[in-house]
Amino acid sequence: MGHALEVNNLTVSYDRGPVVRDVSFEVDKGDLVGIVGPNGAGKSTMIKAMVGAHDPDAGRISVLGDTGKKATRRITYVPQRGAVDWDFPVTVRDVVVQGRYGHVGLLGRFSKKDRHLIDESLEMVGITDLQDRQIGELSGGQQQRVFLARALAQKGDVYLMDEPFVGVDAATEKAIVDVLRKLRDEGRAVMVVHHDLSTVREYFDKVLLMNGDLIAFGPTERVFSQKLLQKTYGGKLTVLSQGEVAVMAG
Ligand SMILES: Nc1ncnc2c1ncn2[C@@H]1O[C@H](COP(=O)(O)OP(=O)(O)OP(=O)(O)O)[C@@H](O)[C@H]1O
Repeated sequence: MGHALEVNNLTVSYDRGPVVRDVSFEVDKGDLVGIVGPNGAGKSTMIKAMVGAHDPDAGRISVLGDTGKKATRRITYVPQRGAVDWDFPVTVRDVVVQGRYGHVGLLGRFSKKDRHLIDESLEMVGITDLQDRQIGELSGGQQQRVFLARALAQKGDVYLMDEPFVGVDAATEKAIVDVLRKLRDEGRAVMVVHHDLSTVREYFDKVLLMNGDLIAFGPTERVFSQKLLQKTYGGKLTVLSQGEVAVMAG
């Protein structure tokens, strides 16, 4: 059946040339992977190509042996919160329900199982009480939880999340980590764009370092090293203490 996700020789460009260059890697079921690299490294672009939102110049993506649109459909994409129009007039529950659309039967009706999954997903991220609210009336952290509930309800084989931890408080951050671990423990393949280097070791089993090119991919303890981070971030990296690292401006 193949790997959960296989990316082969992926190159993606905008007008000014390639921003993702010849990237290849394989992710297996139960992998929780952090995608790490500087601003402009092509992380979002790579994800967009993987979910069919931007055509690559070259390369192949397969999910459990499927390629093309069939592969894309098996991927659950959680975009950056800022990339979405939150003024759209829908309720929290509506958004989570959308996660089940791909699963509705021939008559277009939700089964008891679907409704149960929707309830369970809302509960898991602690927004049951908010389910009838308009999404535009939520705080940033609450909006991020709505995305996660929808992703949970969707039950995809592969999850790609673009910076889910941006602008959330400690409680929401913990809720997100719990969701990531639940998905991993259910045997799904999860990749997360992540900027906070101080939590990479704690959150991710594997790390993909990129800066246009793929710098390294593999188990966190091997890949999340000062040497490879230096290669990824160039001179902008400073080691603080005991392997703790920070990226300095400029
Ligand atoms: N729609 C676009 N048209 C042209 N160039 C783009 C477009 N989107 C992104 N780029 C360029 O492609 C490069 C990669 O951008 P991308 O958003 O993929 O990086 P990223 O690693 O996700 O960055 P960040 O960490 O800042 O979110 C950047 O140089 C960016 O300016």
